Amino acid sequence: MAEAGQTEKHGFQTEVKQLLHLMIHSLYSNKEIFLRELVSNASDAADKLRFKALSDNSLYGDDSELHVRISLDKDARTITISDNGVGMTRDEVMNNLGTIAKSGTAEFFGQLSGDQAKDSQLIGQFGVGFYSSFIVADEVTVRTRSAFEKGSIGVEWHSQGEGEFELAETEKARRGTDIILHLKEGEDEFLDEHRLRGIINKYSEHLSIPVQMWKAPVAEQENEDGEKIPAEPGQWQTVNSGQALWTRDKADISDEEYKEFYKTVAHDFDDPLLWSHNKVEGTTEYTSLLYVPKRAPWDLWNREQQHGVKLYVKRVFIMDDADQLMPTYLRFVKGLIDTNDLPLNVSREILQDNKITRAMRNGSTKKVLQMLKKLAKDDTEQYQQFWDTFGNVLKEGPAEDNGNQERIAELLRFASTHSESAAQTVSLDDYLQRMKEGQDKIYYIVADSYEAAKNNPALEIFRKKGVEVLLLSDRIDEWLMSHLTEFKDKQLQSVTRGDLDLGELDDEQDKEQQEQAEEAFKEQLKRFETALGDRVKKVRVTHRLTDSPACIITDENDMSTQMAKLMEAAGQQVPETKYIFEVNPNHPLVVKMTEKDDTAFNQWADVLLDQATLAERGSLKDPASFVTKLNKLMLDA
Ligand SMILES: Nc1ncnc2c1ncn2[C@@H]1O[C@H](COP(=O)(O)OP(=O)(O)OP(=O)(O)O)[C@@H](O)[C@H]1O
Repeated sequence: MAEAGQTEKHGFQTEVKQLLHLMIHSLYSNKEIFLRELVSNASDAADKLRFKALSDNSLYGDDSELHVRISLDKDARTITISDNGVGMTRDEVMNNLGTIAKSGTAEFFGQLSGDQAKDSQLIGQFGVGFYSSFIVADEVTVRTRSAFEKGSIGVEWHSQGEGEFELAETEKARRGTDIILHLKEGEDEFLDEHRLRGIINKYSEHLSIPVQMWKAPVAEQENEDGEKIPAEPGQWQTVNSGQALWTRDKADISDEEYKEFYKTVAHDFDDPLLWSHNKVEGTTEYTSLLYVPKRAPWDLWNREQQHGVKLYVKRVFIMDDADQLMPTYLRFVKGLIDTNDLPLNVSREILQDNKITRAMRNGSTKKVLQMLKKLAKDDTEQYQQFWDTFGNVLKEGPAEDNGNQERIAELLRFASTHSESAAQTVSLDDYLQRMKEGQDKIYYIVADSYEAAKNNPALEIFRKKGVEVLLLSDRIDEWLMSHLTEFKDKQLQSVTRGDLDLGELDDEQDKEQQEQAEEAFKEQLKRFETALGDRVKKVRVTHRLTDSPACIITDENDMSTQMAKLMEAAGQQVPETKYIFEVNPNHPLVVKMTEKDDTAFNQWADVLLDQATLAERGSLKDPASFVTKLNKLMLDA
C-alpha cells in the first residue's frame, strides 16, 4: 500500500498495452470520441451515486448537485473532465485503469488481424472507454476519491500510456473524479473553446446530468465609443439542456439525435441499424428506447454477455445489464426502459419475478420483433444485413420464448433448394407461398454444412417432385428445429427422420408402384436384415431415393444425428442411435447385388450401410474397416 506522497509503479496488463497501441493507431481518424467516452463515464459515475444515495442520502454530503465539468488550460495544454459521482477506491483504480476485466478478452485479441481498417472496427465493437484518452493525450492524470470509503483522502493515477502507470495517495478535497489530459503536440484543436464546446454539446445534449464548461473571467473593457463593458466573473456554464432524450416527444427528436444518443448508451462507433421509441400507457406505464446495432459486439456468442438494456426508474438510472428486461435471444438490443411504476430502491431480486418487469419485458420484446418485421418488409437488403449479423442469436428464440414463436419464426431466414445458394434468404412465408398443391408440410434437412445438406440423398425424391426443402447447417439449427415444430398450421418435417409421408404429393399411381416394389423386394429385404443384423433398427424399401442405392434415416422418436453430435461435442453421454436402413431396389448396384451369393451379398450390404452412414453422419466409427471392405470389393470386381 502506498503511503501519502509515495509513488508506486505498476505495469499495465498485456492486453491493456495491446489495446492502447492498437487504439492509438487505428482510431486516430475518430479521435474526438475520447470526449464521448470520458463524459459518459463521468455521467455514469454520477448516475451510480444518485442511485446509491436513494438509500443513503448522507452520501451527498454538502454536494448534492451532480454535474460533469470540463475546463481548459491553454498554457498547460490540458483538458480536465471532472465529476462529483461515485469516484474510485485505490483497488478500483488498480482494476479499472490497469487491466481489462472483460471476460473473453484474450479471444478478442486473437481476432485482430493487424489490418488497421478491420481492427479499428473490432476495437469499436470491443469498447475502448477510458483508454481512448491516449488517442490525443501523451499524459493522463486521474485524481479520484470514493464516495463510499470513509477516511480515504484520494488516489492519483498517472500514465504516459506506455506500459506502466503510477499510483499515489493524494489529498483530494471532494468525492468524484478528475481526469486531466495533457494533449499531444498537434492536438491544439481541442484547446479551442468553441470547438470543444461543440463536441461536448453533441455528446452530452441528451444526458440527464448537467454538463458544464468553465467560462474564464473577462476583465472590464471599453468599446470603440469609450463605453465600459463590465467585467464578467469566471463561471460554469451548462452546455446541454439536461433533459433526457427519451423523455422528449418523439416528433421533436431528429434522427441525428437518436443516433448520437445510441452511440453514448451503447458505446458504439457506428450508427444503429434501427430504433423504436415508445411511451406505453395502461396498467404498466413506461418509456422504452430500444436500438438494434448494425454490427455484432465481439462477445455476442457468449450467452452470459451483458445485456444492453438499462433500467431507469423516474428518470434515475438504476442498473445496467438489466437482463430481466429483454430475453436472451434479443441480447443484442441496446437502449433503456424508464418506468414510474417500480420503486426507486428496486433490486435485481425484486426485478426477478415481478409483474411490472414481466409486462415491460413482454411489451419490449414485442416492440423489437415488430420493428424487425417492419424492416424485413420495408428493406430486404438491410434486413439481410441484420440477419447475417444476428440471425443465429434470433434462432435461440423459438426455444426460449414459446409465446412469441410464430412472430420469431416469421423473422427466420434459411438457405433452401429453391435458391440453390448457401445464403440464408428464404423466409417460412416465402416457402408457404411456393408449396406444391397437395403439400401439407414444410420440409427441411439439418446437416454439418450447406454442401452436406444439399447433397444428402434423402433430398432426391423432393428434387424429382419439385418440392422445396430448407437446408440448415448452423450449429444452432437442430436445437431450433427441435422447438419449432409448426408454422402457420403447417408441420415442419425433417426429411431424414421417420416415415416419409408425402401425403397428397404422391398420387395413386405412385402409391401403387411403391406397394408393388415393396412386395417384389420382400425376399431381398430379408437378406439385408440377415446381413446387417443388429447394426440397424430396421430395413425397408425407400421412397425418397432416386439416384442413390441406400440411405439411413432416424426413427421418429430417436435423437437426430445433429443433436447427437452437438451433445457429444458438449461432452455428454449420448445413447447410441440405431438407424433405419432404406434401400432403393431400382438402383443398378442393388439390382446387381441381389444376384450375388450370400457371402458377397453380405459384403456389399455392409459397404452400402457404411456409405449411407458416411453421407448422413460425415464420419464412421471404424473408417479403416470400411476402406478394407471397399478395396476387397474393387479387387473382386
Ligand atoms: N469518472 C469515473 N468515475 C468513476 N469510475 C469511473 C470513471 N471512469 C471510469 N470509471 C470506472 O472505470 C471502469 C472502466 O472504464 P472504461 O471507460 O475503461 O470502461 P467501461 O466504461 O466500463 O466500458 P466501455 O468499454 O463500454 O466504455 C468503469 O466501468 C468504471 O467503473
